[in-house]
Amino acid sequence: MSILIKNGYVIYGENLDVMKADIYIEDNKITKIGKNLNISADYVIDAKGKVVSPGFINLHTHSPMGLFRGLADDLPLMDWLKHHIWPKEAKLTREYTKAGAYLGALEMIKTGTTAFLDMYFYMDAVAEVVLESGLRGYLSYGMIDLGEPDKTEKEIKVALETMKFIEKLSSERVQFVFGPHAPYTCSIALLKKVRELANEHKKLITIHVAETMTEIGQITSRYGKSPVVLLDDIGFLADDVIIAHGVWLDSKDIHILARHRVSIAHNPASNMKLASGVMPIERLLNAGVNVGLGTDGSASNNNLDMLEEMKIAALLHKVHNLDPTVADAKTVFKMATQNGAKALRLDAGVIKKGALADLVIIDFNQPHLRPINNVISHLVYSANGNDVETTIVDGKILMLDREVFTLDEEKTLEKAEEVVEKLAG
Ligand SMILES: CSC[C@H]1O[C@@H](n2cnc3c(O)ncnc32)[C@H](O)[C@@H]1O
Ligand SMILES: [Zn+2]
Repeated sequence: MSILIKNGYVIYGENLDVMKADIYIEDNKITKIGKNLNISADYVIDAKGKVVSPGFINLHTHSPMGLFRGLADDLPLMDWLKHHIWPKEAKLTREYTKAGAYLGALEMIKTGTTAFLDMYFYMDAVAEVVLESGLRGYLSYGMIDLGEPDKTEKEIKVALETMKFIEKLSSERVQFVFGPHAPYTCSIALLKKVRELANEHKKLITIHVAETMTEIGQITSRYGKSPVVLLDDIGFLADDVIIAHGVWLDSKDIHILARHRVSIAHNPASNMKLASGVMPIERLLNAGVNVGLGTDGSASNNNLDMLEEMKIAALLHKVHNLDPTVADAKTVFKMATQNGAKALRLDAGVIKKGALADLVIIDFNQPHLRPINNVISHLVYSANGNDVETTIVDGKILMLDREVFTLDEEKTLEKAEEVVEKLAG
């Protein structure tokens, strides 16, 4: 299949240069970028007055958690998890989780996310949804053993079964990732086994680390060191690890993360809503740590809108540092696109010849996005997910002019309501 996108403002290359150009897509790659391309294509999209941007990469979420949106607000993390979310999750079935995954996938397509890193239960079901939706999903089964050896074995078994299931799908778009939940819910034995398996199977690892002060207190009293030092000491850290949060990090932790080339998924909305704290963005970036952007789940955000997340990230760090130059628009935009791609080892996040055709078209023919003085500024500070009009992943159109091709919108919303009623009953 070929697609020709004409007359758009293209955000080009790693430096985010904005130029008026046409983009030609053949199969799953961008093959030509230039002025007035005169080529025939299966689809011709007129992007006049619109912006063609790399698709957004959500580097940390729990995509089915939209089911719990608005059901447990205004609580701190440990209370939220232990007394509200985990009891609800205990009632989840494969069918219910799949309904949540459909809802998440639909929201991501509609708001311009093209790839996401997920951690949840029933990830075989989530994988089926990813395949059907056309998105790119990096999927981890979230392992929790709470230090009980028989649970350790069980969790490893489920993770390996999920890996096999995903590999059988034989789709580049659906990738398995190891997902031990956090140092406070996983034993050292489990974490060491995950490192061994990730090496053996050449898979990425994602894990929540240093999210709250409570976590730092728990890990320090259990092990006498910070979560990052603990993970370093057991040989867990490497450039295939993506930690979610990294809020409570001291200079030694930052140095360790930089030395191992660990990536971080920053989740500003979730960190603000759960009042977890503020990630030391400047110190991490100055140390050379790759920082991507995530929404976390929709029960702590409460949506999956990466455009909104960029604005929250930019504003949070400015006010926290009392310095408006911190987290400038370009830096934050790169976090939501190319930095996420780097962490996932994905040849996307940038519009250039040869890159994967994962891109979105944003409707700038609207008052809040005019005049077009500064495209990146408008995307970070003025736009939101509803402004996304077209979403293309792997050279396939998932949404065109706000019409979603791959999922049934009405059925998806209905099913989610049905499941929530059943969960409440
Ligand atoms: C075991 S699957 C993933 C697990 O993580 C829970 N979760 C959602 N958001 C957070 C967060 O910010 N910190 C820690 N854990 C989180 C989710 O509810 C699942 O139980
Ligand atoms: Zn999370």
